[in-house]
Amino acid sequence: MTHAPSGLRALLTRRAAATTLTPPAPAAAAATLADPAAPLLEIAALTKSYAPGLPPVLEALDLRVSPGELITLLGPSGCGKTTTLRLIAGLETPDSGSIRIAGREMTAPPVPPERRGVGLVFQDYALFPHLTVLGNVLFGLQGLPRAGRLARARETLALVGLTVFEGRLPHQLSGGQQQRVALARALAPRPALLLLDEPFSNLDAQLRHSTRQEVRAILRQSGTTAILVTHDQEEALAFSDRLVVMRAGRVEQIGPPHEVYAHPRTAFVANFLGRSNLLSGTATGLSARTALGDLPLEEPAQGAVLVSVRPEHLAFARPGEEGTPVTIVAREYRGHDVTYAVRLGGQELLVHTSGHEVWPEGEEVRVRVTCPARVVQ
Ligand SMILES: Nc1ncnc2c1ncn2[C@@H]1O[C@H](COP(=O)(O)OP(=O)(O)OP(=O)(O)O)[C@@H](O)[C@H]1O
Repeated sequence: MTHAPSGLRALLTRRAAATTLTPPAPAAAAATLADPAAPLLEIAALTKSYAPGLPPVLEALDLRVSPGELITLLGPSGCGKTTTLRLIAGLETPDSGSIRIAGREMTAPPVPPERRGVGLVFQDYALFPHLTVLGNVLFGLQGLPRAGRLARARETLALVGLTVFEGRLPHQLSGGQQQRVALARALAPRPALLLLDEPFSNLDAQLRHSTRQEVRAILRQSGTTAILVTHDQEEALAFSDRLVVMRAGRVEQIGPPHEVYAHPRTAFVANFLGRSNLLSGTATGLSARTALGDLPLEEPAQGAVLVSVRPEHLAFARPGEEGTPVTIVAREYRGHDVTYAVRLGGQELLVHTSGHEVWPEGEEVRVRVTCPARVVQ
């Protein structure tokens, strides 16, 4: 520990490591205990711009996170995901709005990062290379009485399954193991809230998948409330209890992954979370006339509409089934499934089918819709 850099704040500013700030103040913890149904994090009308005259990168953001929830912020590059985390952590100051963690207001007067009870894990988990695994985890516990530190560090290493590696140096571990050390360091002080900024993006595809599952299980087991930032839609769908789709500093849609995927409210969400065919049409109640024929609608609508049809909700019609004639113009075969691009008039649509029946490019086929379509804004 003697060679460790001096302040946690410097460490955070460099984004050089995962770390955890001190546990929440007793008053905050008491607020959570008194009312377990109260949100652990409550953000209201949060607005932030980095320079006067420039449009805000976050605009009137509202978010409530319940204790133990795993939330994902998902959105295109530059939509304000990291800024949101940095504001929650106290590494940036909002222009207006409020942030309450465990019932305690963080913005007015501003509570410093190390007193917010927030843990952070970044994508560049860069552990202190000269410290052992145990030393790295102990580093996150500097605020605790000396006597309890070792026991707490070992307990947390056991939680992330790294007890046998406690004497190793970071370079003697795989990327996934290093990220678990970073997680242990952030979790060891038992933060009220853990913030994870693209923590899996430095890992290769297979390790990324297994580490994500492990981290999720660890967070569940420890009952940790966490917010994950990613622009990987599969990660967002697999990881979170609720996901927040962000666009240009605003929340576009929020809900459990399966609900947001199945019921996108806007064309943006339909296309950002998964792929979608967007068709214009005219609705009359529970049906809309489109280039694909009369489509059943999930909910009644009237007049000009835009409908979303997922590629997996289109299928090739078999003999005797009705369908709209299209031409296959491209094919992406992936073994267990296939995505076709088909031309319908001037528009290209995507059709997703299982991989056991493969059609050639140029083939004239007919497509039918297998699920009610969704009207989007
Ligand atoms: N310190 C800063 N000074 C000025 N502008 C900034 C600063 N940090 C971020 N921005 C700008 O704010 C906007 C939001 O950035 P932010 O990093 O929050 O987006 P993001 O959604 O996390 O993006 P990514 O997925 O690429 O990490 C971007 O336009 C970015 O260029």
